[in-house]
Amino acid sequence: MGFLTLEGVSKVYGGLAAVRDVDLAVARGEFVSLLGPSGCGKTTTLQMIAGLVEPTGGRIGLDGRDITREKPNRRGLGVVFQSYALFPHMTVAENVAFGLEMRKVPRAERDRRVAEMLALVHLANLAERYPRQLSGGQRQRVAIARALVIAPPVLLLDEPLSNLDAKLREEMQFELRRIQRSVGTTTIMVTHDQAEALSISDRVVVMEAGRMTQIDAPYRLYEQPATAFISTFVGKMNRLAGVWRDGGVAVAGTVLASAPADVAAGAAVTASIRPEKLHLRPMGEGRLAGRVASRFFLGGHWLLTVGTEAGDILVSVPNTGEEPAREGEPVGLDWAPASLRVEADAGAAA
Ligand SMILES: Nc1ncnc2c1ncn2[C@@H]1O[C@H](COP(=O)(O)OP(=O)(O)OP(=O)(O)O)[C@@H](O)[C@H]1O
Repeated sequence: MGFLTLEGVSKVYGGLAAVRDVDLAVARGEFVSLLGPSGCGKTTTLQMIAGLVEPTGGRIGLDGRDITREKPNRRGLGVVFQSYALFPHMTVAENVAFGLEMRKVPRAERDRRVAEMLALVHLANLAERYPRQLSGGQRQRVAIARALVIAPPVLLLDEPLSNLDAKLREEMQFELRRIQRSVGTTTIMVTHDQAEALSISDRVVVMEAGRMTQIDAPYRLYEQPATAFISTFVGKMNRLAGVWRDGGVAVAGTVLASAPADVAAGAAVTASIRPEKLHLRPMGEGRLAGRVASRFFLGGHWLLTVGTEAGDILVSVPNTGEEPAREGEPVGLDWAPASLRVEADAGAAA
């Protein structure tokens, strides 16, 4: 049963449906990300949960209570937005204490909870500093501590790490997950960064044009994307247009071995395979011949584009300490047939 539930929730602005009839049940203690491209309705969804935007239709429930029309302050949720304005004239400790003061929590308990929270976000030694004396990542942690100190039933995060540089952002992803695990607060985070959503979340909700098109654990989302959009938005995907033949997909004169598919012979299909499911072989070996068109070194792996009869194919080669084939060299490509997934194109006879 969901701790936080959205049932048929929608938001229409003028004639435009920003969020269309979404259903979501978040379990207590779960970390869920809302992922999608700009304008898909992530922020609007989060703001409806926060109570900052009123739904046009549907129902929002929290711990069995209908909160659809409840005022934001009555919901008592923790909120951290992208521009997490800290109070500039207050120290770190005062910023974190603010919510407790508002709630008239007695002094001794307030001090204890602020100290606990600062220790949790590793900022105990910076308690007396002012926001301007902090780095971006430190400010971010103050904002999270300030939201969590009131022990909200749900923490709402809108692109909380988007102002940070790549390295710090990655560190903060680990931090955020660590903090969330230790406090156990049910958390919903908006992000347009698929790697961030995959690495932090228990489940990821993908939104496309106001709809939730897949709700799944990160691994399943990656391995079994529900839509063509998700397959390329989450990770990289080779997608090849072809025609179904018994046991494979005919693409431009060559037949690629694939997973079985429930498709009529001769139907138009799309075959998809992740770059890391393809293996580079010497020329003359493997299932498909090709020539390296480009090669990028990415540290942990190489990313090659291999020109083949079936089109250009992206291949990820793990860095084992040996250089793979160079640009212009002929190679072979191999794969386990089960990793080449086949789906009938919309409108094609099944
Ligand atoms: N107050 C508003 N009035 C009219 N249209 C709005 C309003 N707020 C949002 N929209 C529209 O609703 C749609 C969804 O917006 P939303 O901010 O939820 O998207 P998002 O997925 O969070 O995008 P981004 O990643 O760019 O923030 C967009 O088309 C947006 O232009």
